[in-house]
Amino acid sequence: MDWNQELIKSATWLAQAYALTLVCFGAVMATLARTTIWGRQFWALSGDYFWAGHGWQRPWRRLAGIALILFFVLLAVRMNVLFSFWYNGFYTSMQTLDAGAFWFHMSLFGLLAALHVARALLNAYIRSSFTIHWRLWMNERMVARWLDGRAYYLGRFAEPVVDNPEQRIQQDATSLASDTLALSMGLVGAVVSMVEFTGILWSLSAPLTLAGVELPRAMVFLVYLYVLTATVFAVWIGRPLIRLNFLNEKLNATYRYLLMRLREYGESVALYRGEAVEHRNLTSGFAAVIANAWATLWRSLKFDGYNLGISQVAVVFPFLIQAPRLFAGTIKLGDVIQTSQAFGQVEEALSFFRTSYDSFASYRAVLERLSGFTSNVDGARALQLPQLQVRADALQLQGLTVRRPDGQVLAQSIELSLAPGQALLIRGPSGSGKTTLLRTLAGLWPFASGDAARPADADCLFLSQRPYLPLGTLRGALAYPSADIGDGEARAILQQVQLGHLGEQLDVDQDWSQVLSPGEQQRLAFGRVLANRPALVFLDEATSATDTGLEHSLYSLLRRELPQAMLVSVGHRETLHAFHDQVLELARDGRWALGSA
Ligand SMILES: Nc1ncnc2c1ncn2[C@@H]1O[C@H](COP(=O)(O)OP(=O)(O)OP(=O)(O)O)[C@@H](O)[C@H]1O
Repeated sequence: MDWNQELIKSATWLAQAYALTLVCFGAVMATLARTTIWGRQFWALSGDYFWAGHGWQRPWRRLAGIALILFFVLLAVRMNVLFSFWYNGFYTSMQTLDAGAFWFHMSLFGLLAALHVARALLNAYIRSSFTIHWRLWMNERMVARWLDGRAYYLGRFAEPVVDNPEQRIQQDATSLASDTLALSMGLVGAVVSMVEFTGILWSLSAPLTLAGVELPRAMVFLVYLYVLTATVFAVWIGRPLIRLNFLNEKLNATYRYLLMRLREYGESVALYRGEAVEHRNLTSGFAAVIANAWATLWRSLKFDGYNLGISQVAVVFPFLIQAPRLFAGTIKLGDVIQTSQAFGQVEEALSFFRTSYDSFASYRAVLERLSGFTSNVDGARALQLPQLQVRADALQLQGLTVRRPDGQVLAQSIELSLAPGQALLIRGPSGSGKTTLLRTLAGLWPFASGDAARPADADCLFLSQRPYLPLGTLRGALAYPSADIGDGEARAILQQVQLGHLGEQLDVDQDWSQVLSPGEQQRLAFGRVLANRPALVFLDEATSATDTGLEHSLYSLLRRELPQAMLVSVGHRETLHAFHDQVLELARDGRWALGSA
């Protein structure tokens, strides 16, 4: 090799190979995205990241990012080629005792090594920052779609049912970005490397006579035959890993969820002394994880053992074939070393398909889970929810029928109307559908038909038996769902709902649901009504944890502060009648009766 010409030669090679690679990469990706199931899944999930918009609106910077990463892949291959020639020259200089050539190669190594380090660091930076941006996009898109149309709630009624959506958002979206890059760029590197080093091997290869038959360029044919045969068996041995990887993610997520529940319901478990049951559940959840881990271990041992064996044989293979020519003096030591390197590169490149089988299996599992997630979100959006008309000054139900998911009617054709300042109390035996009727009016129950009109979402507030307190400050919990509330107003409201002693802790950040008693939480929820001043308030057993005296003062407060608000309460106590104008009695068989309180 003429090292003086090498800079220009390498630049020319890079330019030609890069142009060809860009075209082929685009064509292969487009074909895969159209013709394979997983390619289509990928495109549906992330195609917009690269190809949204038209003309100049396309995200060119992202495409340029991919192009830059591709360039670095080619640069890495070219560096390997240069190193293989360097080794050839270096070993030959030693064999021929040529000190001048030896020192030339030594200084050349300094240059090549510096280039190699700079390339590796830049490559790592570009790839990682590309992955971070991609991940950011994926996360934003998934979270927005999950929240939009209330898919995080309605998803439970939609097909396909998916487990652990949080794992899909947090973990799988990350894997999608990094695995796609690793696999696609690995593939490009493998193909280019295979072509380049096959060329080198070709020039170093001589015919070989096997059982009287002469094989021209034996080395090239043997390496291909060797790796292709090995790949067929590797795919066969590695196939069960696809399912095992899928199960691994699923079982671990389920186990994590069991642990999270124990933490969340710690007090109830502690009061029941339910540790033994919890322990049993956790043990059986973890046993499934471990059983799968063993199955994966055995299968991986077979798979890795096979791959390692194949790679080890490949170490000595080129020496065995070239040794007779070295001893005959036809080739130099440098040629043998370069042959071994080129053989190793071709073998490694060809083996990419064999060794990546495992990663590809996990990748498909990730695509499966993410596609399941988006299908569930789409299913949730497609659910037929009852039509809720917006009317600022009334609640009106006309022929509203509410059913259970199995079709059983809970309330048949309800007709009622409520004007500003009026209040309705819903009563009925347990399981008769009181809460479900409220869910329907919140637009959260797909198993209902008929018409309902009520103020807009932002003017309605739902108080449930167990109020939801977001993580963060007490101020945030009081203002919820509004973002904030002023100091003076917050303290005044806390006084009104008899939580004045918490006035000093407005900005204390902690899990307030674990600190406040259920009764205090319910009072805080009443405070929310005063803070948000809705036109319509739904109260689902919202005072169940308070005594009748406190219930009386909370309802009186509501009537006094929000005289124009409409109230719809679910409750069992007779004392509630005093605060309501109408009573809706639900029976278990779908019948209902409306009377005055
Ligand atoms: N997500 C669900 N999937 C299946 N069935 C449900 C679901 N939610 C509610 N149901 C069923 O719908 C019926 C009505 O439930 P709902 O919670 O509305 O009763 P309720 O009158 O509020 O009872 P309670 O007074 O005990 O709170 C019950 O039989 C319940 O099992």
